[in-house]
Amino acid sequence: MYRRVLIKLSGETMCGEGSRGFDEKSVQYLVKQISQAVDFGANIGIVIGAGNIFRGEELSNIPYAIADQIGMLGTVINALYLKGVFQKHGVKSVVVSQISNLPSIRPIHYDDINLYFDAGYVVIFAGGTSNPFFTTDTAAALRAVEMGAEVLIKATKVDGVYDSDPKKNKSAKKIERLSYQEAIQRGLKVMDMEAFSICGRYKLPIIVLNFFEDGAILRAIRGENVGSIILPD
Ligand SMILES: Nc1ncnc2c1ncn2[C@@H]1O[C@H](COP(=O)(O)OP(=O)(O)OP(=O)(O)O)[C@@H](O)[C@H]1O
Ligand SMILES: O=c1ccn([C@@H]2O[C@H](COP(=O)(O)O)[C@@H](O)[C@H]2O)c(=O)[nH]1
Repeated sequence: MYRRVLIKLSGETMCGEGSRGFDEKSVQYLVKQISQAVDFGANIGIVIGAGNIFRGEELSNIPYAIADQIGMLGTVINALYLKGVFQKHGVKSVVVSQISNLPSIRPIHYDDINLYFDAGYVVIFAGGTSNPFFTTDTAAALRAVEMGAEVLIKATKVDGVYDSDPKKNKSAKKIERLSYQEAIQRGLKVMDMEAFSICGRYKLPIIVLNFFEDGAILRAIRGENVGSIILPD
């Protein structure tokens, strides 16, 4: 089992695959998945993307750096929304970020993160890496290392790592176990290469699983075989 876990959630977990914005049923399901992990007793950190709101690459009429800042603000919106629904359902959480000092957001302080976990709070990291030209996969890898996670779970729209994108290639084959090096060399785009590289450097296992499979996150935290796992050689 894993006691301290960083969960990277796709922005689309807020609205359902291929949709935009927020959908009540999807958010209820999300709260259920995270509550299961919290009730199990694991320390949970979350990085959420912003694909349900905005991705920088969608705006080609303004400079990338500016479009990406808009994208990072999208992750702040999702983090606050998540905190709101957690609060409504009795799940204690705190939003931390270096890019926003709104009344419900705290700065990131390493010492405080341990205190939040000790007090049973879910820690939601908002604002990506704080830098344009990256994505929340890279932010998830950085925050996972910073919070001392034992595993990074990428909860996404596919049930693992394949030899090519399974959404585009129906005959793609699942790879249940692979190394960071293999993921990078084969250019497997389920996650950013930067994220693979950071996790590889700090020997942090990555589990890629299907968020829409009920209970998959909990099973992975318990140490059951779910999705695909990326490990050192
Ligand atoms: N080799 C591969 N194995 C598995 N999935 C792959 C592979 N190559 C590409 N993909 C695609 O990567 C997607 C997951 O990454 P993507 O960045 O689109 O989503 P996300 O990070 O979960 O969402 P968000 O952008 O909201 O953070 C999958 O839905 C899948 O279609
Ligand atoms: O470190 C970061 C993280 C994100 N961005 C921008 O935000 C959007 C949304 O993040 P996703 O991971 O794609 O869900 C992303 O497309 C970037 O535009 C960033 O600039 N830096």
